[in-house]
Amino acid sequence: MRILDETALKYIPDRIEDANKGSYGHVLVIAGSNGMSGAAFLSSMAAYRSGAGLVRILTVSKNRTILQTLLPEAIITTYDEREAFESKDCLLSKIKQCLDWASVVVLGPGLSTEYYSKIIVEYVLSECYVPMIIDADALNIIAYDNSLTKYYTDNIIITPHIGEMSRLINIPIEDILADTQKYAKEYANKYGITVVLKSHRSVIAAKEDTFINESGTPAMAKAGSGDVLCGIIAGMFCLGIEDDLAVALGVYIHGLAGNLAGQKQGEHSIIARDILDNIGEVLNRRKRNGLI
Ligand SMILES: NC(=O)C1=CN([C@@H]2O[C@H](COP(=O)(O)OP(=O)(O)OC[C@H]3O[C@@H](n4cnc5c(N)ncnc54)[C@H](O)[C@@H]3O)[C@@H](O)[C@H]2O)[C@@H](O)CC1
Ligand SMILES: Nc1ncnc2c1ncn2[C@@H]1O[C@H](COP(=O)(O)OP(=O)(O)O)[C@@H](O)[C@H]1O
Repeated sequence: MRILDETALKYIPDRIEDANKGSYGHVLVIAGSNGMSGAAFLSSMAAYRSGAGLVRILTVSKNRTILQTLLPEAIITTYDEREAFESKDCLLSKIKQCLDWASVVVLGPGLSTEYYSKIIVEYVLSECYVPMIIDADALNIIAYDNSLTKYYTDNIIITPHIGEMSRLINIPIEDILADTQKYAKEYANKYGITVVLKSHRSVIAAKEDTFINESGTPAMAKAGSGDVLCGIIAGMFCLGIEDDLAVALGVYIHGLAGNLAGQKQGEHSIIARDILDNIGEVLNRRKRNGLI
């Protein structure tokens, strides 16, 4: 069992001198639905703030204008929910093109659990061969149809909160809270994936190790904090950090950014965007503290 401290920030590399945006990954964020564009924005912006070179959001058509306004730096690809009924092949080929482009995928924030989202989640699970962070409604869809776990591979990182974990394993929230490590490790071992079980002390049951995260604050108990986490983990992969460390470091940085946001804005007053705004300061600490 490992606990990261600030010395772990030394693993954040410097940006290479002759880098171009292609040097730092292509993040595909499959997120958002009618009324939940915010989740897509928060994950995508977090990926950019954590080093990603290029982010594409795949979302419903209704979100195009709002997301282009909130985050013009992202490429937006959209689908109409009706495509799942009327032209499924066309929808799936659009998703395939996005997957072929991606070096890391975020699947699920604000996606909804509608029929069209189920089609998307099953297809992405079956066709994704790069690291994929699965969160929120994609997990709810898997919880509803456990047969989808047949697509799990060791590229997969799931980031359930306790409520989502409870749905996935059909165990009451209180029982999971009593032994988060046990349930995270059991699920990770059973399926050969990485599990980030989020709470005030998140557990990361990874391939080689289990980590307990000690950064973070109750100030982060606000809508959208988890959406930010997905994007930060994606960003770590874009920086070339690998496997267990990418995930554990992402969780740790997310908590530190939340701590800073809480100090600046007040513990009751931060919103998820404030976590985004403090990621850069956390990444810079490695230089300030002489870690590199
Ligand atoms: N602006 C947006 O677009 C937002 C969209 N969101 C999306 O909304 C959808 C629904 O997600 P929600 O998480 O809100 O709803 P859920 O119903 O999945 O989860 C909320 C419930 O989970 C339990 N829970 C969570 N953490 C717990 C902990 N540490 N200890 C004990 N119980 C715990 C509680 O019972 C809580 O009421 C997701 O797709 C999500 O991505 C949210 O992320 C909020 C912001
Ligand atoms: N009391 C707390 N202490 C530390 N971290 C917290 C606390 N409450 C929430 N967090 C962190 O905030 C995030 C909340 O994620 P989640 O519940 O998925 O929110 P959302 O679905 O609204 O985005 C998790 O990473 C969790 O670890």
